[in-house]
Amino acid sequence: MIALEDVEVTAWAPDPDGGPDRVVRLLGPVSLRLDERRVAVVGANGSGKSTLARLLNGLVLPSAGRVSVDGLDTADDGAAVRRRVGFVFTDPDAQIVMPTPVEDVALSLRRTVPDARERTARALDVLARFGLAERAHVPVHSLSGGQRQLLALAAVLATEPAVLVCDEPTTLLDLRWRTRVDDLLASLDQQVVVVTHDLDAAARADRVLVVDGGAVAADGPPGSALARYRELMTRPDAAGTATHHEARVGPVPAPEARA
Ligand SMILES: Nc1ncnc2c1ncn2[C@@H]1O[C@H](COP(=O)(O)OP(=O)(O)OP(=O)(O)O)[C@@H](O)[C@H]1O
Repeated sequence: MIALEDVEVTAWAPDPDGGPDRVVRLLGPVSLRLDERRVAVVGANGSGKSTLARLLNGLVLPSAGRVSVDGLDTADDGAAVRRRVGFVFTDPDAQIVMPTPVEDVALSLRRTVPDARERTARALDVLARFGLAERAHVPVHSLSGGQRQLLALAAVLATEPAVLVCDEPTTLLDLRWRTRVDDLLASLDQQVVVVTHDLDAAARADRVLVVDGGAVAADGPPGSALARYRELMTRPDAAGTATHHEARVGPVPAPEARA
C-alpha cells in the first residue's frame, strides 16, 4: 500500500523577471492511498505527473507531508522502499548502464544473487522471459528502442519489486512496441502505476489520477476521470496549465536546502 499524506513538493526556480530565485510549488497538497493493481496517471505536460511518480520510490522527497510504502517512509527508509518499488523511465538509455543486456540484468541482481555464475544464469533466464534471449550478448546500442525499453523493464523486474512505477514507458515507442510493452505491463503480478499520455492505456487501469497544475484534479474509474481530463484539456486556458501551480506559490515555506 502506497500512502501520500498531505504531501507537497517545492523547489527553487529562477524568477522569470530576473529577480532572486523563488520557491515554486511543483505538487500538492496531495493525500492519496493507492492499493489498486493498475493505476494510471494522466495530465498535461508540466502538470506534475513525474514529480508524483518519483515520490513513490523516493526519487523525489516531499518538502512537506509523508510518503510511505507498506509503512516504510520514503524519506527515512529510501533503500528499503526502492527494493519494493521499481522505477522505469521514459528513455531506457537513462537506466541501461552496462554494455550488454546480460550484464545489465546481472547488475540488478548483484545484491540478491552473490555468486557471479549463478547471477549470469539468472539474468539469461530473465532475458528469455522477456523475449530477449537472442540479444543477451549483443552491444546494447545495437538493440532497437523497443528492445531497449524491454531490457530496462527486465532489469527492474529481475529483482521482483512489489510495485512498478513507469514514467511514460511507451512515449518513445512505435505502435507495435507500445502494444507489446502495454501488454507486458498488463500481465504483471505487481501493482503497476503508469504515467501516460496514452488514453487507451489509461482506460484499462483500475483507477486514473488526473494531475493538473500540481494538484490531483480527478481521481476515480477511467470513465469519469478521463472525461474530466478531456474537459480540462479543451478549456480555453488549457495551454497555461503547466504554469498554474507556479502562480499558486505565495505562502509556501522555503525548502531548507536548494534542490
Ligand atoms: N527540480 C525542479 N526545480 C524546479 N522546477 C521543477 C523541478 N522539477 C520539475 N520542475 C517543474 O515542475 C513542473 C512539473 O514537472 P513534472 O516533470 O512533474 O511534470 P510532468 O507532468 O511529468 O510533465 P511532462 O508530461 O512534460 O513530463 C514543471 O513545470 C517542471 O518544469
